[in-house]
Amino acid sequence: MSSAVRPLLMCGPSGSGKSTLVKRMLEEFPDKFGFSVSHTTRKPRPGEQDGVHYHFTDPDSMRKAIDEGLFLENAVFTGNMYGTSKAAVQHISQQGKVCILDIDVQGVKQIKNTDLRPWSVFVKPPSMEELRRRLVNRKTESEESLQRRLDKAEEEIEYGTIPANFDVIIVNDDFDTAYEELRRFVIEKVLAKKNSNL
Ligand SMILES: Nc1ncnc2c1ncn2[C@@H]1O[C@H](COP(=O)(O)OP(=O)(O)OP(=O)(O)O)[C@@H](O)[C@H]1O
Repeated sequence: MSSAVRPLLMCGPSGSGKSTLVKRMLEEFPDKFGFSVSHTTRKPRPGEQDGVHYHFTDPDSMRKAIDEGLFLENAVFTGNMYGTSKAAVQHISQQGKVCILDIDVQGVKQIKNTDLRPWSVFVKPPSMEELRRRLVNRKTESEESLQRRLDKAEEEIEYGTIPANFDVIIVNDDFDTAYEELRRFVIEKVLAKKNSNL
């Protein structure tokens, strides 16, 4: 039964607001959604906890696990490896919840090729200038990693705004408006579908 619960992919450039939207959704619907914890080889940011925000790991262990087929998707982004393990998604589905995956474009392409049949949301920043401003204000990036994120963002926006690639595109300009759009989509599609499967 739980395998029929379709996961929800949240995709968008770094700084577009995926984490902030997901956080609000998990607060509003704690019993409906669960967040899959990704693996990464990047260093934790201040306040990030292992097993909560990410499973922090090293390149050798991660490559070994990928070779063993334990990952649904993986990607290298700004020099670090990221990936979603099958176990992380199963952990949420087994609780009868919709698993939310925060992944990049490369990951979306890989997960579309699995039998998970995910729902997909693309979060688009209002402009490149505003994206830069938000990343600067977040104070998590060096000048170099900021630039790499912005370079990557252009490519991601190009893929994300092709209508066939995502079920919905949400422009995160005013946050409350963007959240309302996401909320409407999940109530009308994601949760409705899930209920009919149960
Ligand atoms: N609509 C908005 N208006 C203004 N600021 C916003 C808005 N949405 C998010 N932010 C802020 O922009 C920054 C980036 O948001 P967030 O960390 O959620 O992005 P992200 O897409 O999850 O990034 P990453 O992929 O790097 O984790 C945060 O500091 C957040 O508070």
